[in-house]
Amino acid sequence: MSRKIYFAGSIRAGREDADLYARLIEQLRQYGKVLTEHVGNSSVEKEEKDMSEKEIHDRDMEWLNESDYLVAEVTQPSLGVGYEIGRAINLKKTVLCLFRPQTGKRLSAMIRGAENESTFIVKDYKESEAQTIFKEFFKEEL
Ligand SMILES: O=c1[nH]c(=O)n([C@H]2C[C@H](O)[C@@H](COP(=O)(O)O)O2)cc1CO
Repeated sequence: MSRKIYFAGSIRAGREDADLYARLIEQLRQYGKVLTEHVGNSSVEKEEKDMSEKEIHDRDMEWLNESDYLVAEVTQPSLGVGYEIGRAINLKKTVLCLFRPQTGKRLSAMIRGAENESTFIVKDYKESEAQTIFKEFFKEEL
């Protein structure tokens, strides 16, 4: 059975990390089908310009519903990503949040404080550690 992975990353809250999202999505492809590849696409906002806000929201909620995992890059704080994380918890998805402390940012307590060592994992990381983190995360989730 192929896993379905919903990748979440900032769009309107700032695209500074968009290239990193694309590289993480590329790595995640080894572990399953990534339903939200557009999050790493530099022209996402242009491509979705003909969609209404409701169409974007409803499409993403459908993808979240059918996914097994939510992987969120949470360094760039985003309302949309925070919302997706909350909805994923409600839907009983397994969640992995990735945060880069080297940026000097501080992760919200509402994310870090939700860690439970099984279905909600928060990892401080550097990009060079992502592959190892994914390997461990998906091994434990076999
Ligand atoms: O155009 C969009 N397409 C889209 O899929 N999203 C979803 C996926 C991202 O993980 C998340 C980003 O939210 P925000 O735009 O608030 O940073 O919301 C968000 C937007 C714009 O808010």
